[in-house]
Amino acid sequence: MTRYVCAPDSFKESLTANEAAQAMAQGIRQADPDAEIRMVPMADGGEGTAQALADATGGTMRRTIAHDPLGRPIAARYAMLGDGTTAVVETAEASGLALLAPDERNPKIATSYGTGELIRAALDSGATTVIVGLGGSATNDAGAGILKALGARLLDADGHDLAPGGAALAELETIDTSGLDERLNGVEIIAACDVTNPLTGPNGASAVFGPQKGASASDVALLDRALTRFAEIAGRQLNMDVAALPGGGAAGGIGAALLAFLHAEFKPGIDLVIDRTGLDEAAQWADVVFTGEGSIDFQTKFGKTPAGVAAVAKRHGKPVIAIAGHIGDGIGELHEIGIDAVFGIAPGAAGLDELLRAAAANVTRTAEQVTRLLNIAR
Ligand SMILES: O=C(O)[C@H](O)CO
Repeated sequence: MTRYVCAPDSFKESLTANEAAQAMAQGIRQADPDAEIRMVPMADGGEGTAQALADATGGTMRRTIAHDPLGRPIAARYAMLGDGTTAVVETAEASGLALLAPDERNPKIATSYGTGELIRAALDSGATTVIVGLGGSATNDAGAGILKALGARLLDADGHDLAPGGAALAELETIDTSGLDERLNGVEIIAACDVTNPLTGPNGASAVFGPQKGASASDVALLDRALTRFAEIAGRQLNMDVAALPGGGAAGGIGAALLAFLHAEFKPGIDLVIDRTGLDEAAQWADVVFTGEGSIDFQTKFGKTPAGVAAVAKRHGKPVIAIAGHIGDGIGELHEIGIDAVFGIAPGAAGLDELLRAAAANVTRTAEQVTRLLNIAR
């Protein structure tokens, strides 16, 4: 009897990680009815992390009203994990780029307030650990919106509250944390990070991620100056070098606010998910490990889910097969990091809509064919 682990990430816009794992498992069973299969839905800290961790731990997704980057009310979700004390909030959920139409993107005014509201909702639910998945944000406000939603005040020289958004931070004079939610003192905050960029400078949040959020070259310069001001004021108050914190530039500087004011612990997202899903134990048990993601290319090796899954599987000497919605350039480089073979699911030339609609069936068919091949080789 062969043991399989199915540990994919979500396939963006078509399958959650759990649905992708189910589709893989179904294909494996069609080729090997006696297969023993464990499903370990995965994520790398970015979008889908809350859902994947909820699925993996028997937790639930909860819904609340929060505000999007432009201050409009939206229904937003966070996860309460199976332990009943750990919540997972994603910055993409209420402060994400995907919430804005292309012509609405404006990091000078976009606020991370909604992510702070989700953290507050997690505290209201009794969470004592809050994992914040950083990435995919529309904001460049150094987490000022989050701090405000949690009770802090960001004031100008006249003692007036700053307007929302990154640009207003140029006027920052004081960060008044006296009203910060007291429950935060007893809560562990973990920042699941997708990048290690600092808050400011040529590798900082504004220069590297500002343009994708709609910042022009002059906006980038203005935003970098504004975040430098935030780092000066926060650094003076807290007696630390806020500008240089690795990961401080994640999610438009939300990383810096979490590290400096909420004493967050930083973890690469994929490592955090591996820890919480029991992947290591499952990989040790398995004979073959399947992973996958909507799109796989050479960049997958930089901390994306299939790379993390392969690293764990290889610690136990297990073969790793990746299934992808789309295969980009340079997948040869993935063999060096332990992904033994990569298979695309597209059955032939088809429009993106059609491929997204048929993703589950295509994953199942591909997993079945791969398993048939494994059966021959065995
Ligand atoms: O949200 C962002 O700014 C990028 O994903 C980097 O964290």
